[in-house]
Amino acid sequence: MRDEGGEAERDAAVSSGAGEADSPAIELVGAACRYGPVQAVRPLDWTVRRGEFWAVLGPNGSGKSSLLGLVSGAERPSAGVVRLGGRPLADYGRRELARRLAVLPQEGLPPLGITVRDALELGRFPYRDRFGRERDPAAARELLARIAGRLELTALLPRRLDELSGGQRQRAALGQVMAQQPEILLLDEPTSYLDIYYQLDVMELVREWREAEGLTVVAVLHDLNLAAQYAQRLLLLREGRRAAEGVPEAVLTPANVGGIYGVDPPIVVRREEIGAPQLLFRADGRGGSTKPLTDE
Ligand SMILES: Nc1ncnc2c1ncn2[C@@H]1O[C@H](COP(=O)(O)OP(=O)(O)OP(=O)(O)O)[C@@H](O)[C@H]1O
Repeated sequence: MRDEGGEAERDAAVSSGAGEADSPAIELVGAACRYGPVQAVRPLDWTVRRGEFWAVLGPNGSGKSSLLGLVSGAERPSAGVVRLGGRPLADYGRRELARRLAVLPQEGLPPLGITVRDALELGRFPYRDRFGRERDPAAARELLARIAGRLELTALLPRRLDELSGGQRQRAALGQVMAQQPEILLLDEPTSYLDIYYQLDVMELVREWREAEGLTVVAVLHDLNLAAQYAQRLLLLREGRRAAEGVPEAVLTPANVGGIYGVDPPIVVRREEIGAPQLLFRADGRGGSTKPLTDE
C-alpha cells in the first residue's frame, strides 16, 4: 500500500497533540452538505462524545447518508467544519483517517473472488508500510484469528466472498472493519439486507465491541425500534435539519414520529425485557398527505 507523503510526520504531530483525549470523537460546527442546488444537510452543530452509540434517523431523503458522508470525509462540507478528536477532518491523511474511523457499508463486502482471510487482511492496510509489512506480524495474525473466532468466521476464512450469503458477507465486512481497529465506526443502514437473525447479530456484535473497547458508533437506521434498542442517543433529521435529538424516550414520541414521517402517531410501548421504547404502527396509518410539524 502506498504511503502518503508526510503522513508519518502528521501522525507524530497528532499523537503529541494536547487536549485530544478531552475532545469529542466527532464534532460538527455549522457543517453543511450541498449537491449543486440541493441542500442535503443544512448547517448543523452536533457533538458525539467518545464511546457513545448514536443512531441517525429520518425519512427518505432527509440527509442521513449525506451526514454520514460529512463525518467519513466522503463529502466535503459546503460550509462549516467537521472535527474528529478535536482536529479538522480535512487535516487527516488517508491512512491516519482509516486508523481513526471505519465505515461498514449497507451491503457488506462486494461478492469478489477473494477469500474471507484476504478481506480481513485488507482491513490492516492503515498499519502496513509501503511494502505491505506489519510492524508486528505475529500480533496482527493473533488479532485476525481472534476476530475470526469472535465473529464465527474461522471456518469461512478460506472461502471466497462470492460463495457466501449476504449475511455472511456482512459478517466478513464487520471482521474487516474490526481488523482496522478504528476508534469510530460508522454504519450505513447495516441491517437493511439482513433477516432478523443477522440484524440482531450485527447490532449485538457492534454493541459488544463498543462495550469492550470504548468504540464510538454512529449508525444510520430506518428501523426505529432497532435504533431505540441499541442506540443511547438519537438524531432525527427532517429535510436536512435536526428535528429532534436526545435519548430514545425523548425523541421517539408519537408526535415526533407521526409528524416527521407523516404517519398516524404510533403507539409507544415499554416492556421491561426490551429496556427501550418500542413503536407500534397502525395499518394504513399514513396520516393523510400532510406532515404537521413545521421545520423549526
Ligand atoms: N450525489 C448526489 N447528488 C445530488 N443529490 C444528492 C446526492 N446524494 C443525495 N442527494 C440528495 O440529497 C438529499 C439527501 O439525500 P441522502 O441520501 O443524504 O438522504 P437519506 O436520508 O440518506 O435518504 P434515504 O433514507 O433514502 O437513504 C436528497 O434530496 C437526495 O436526493
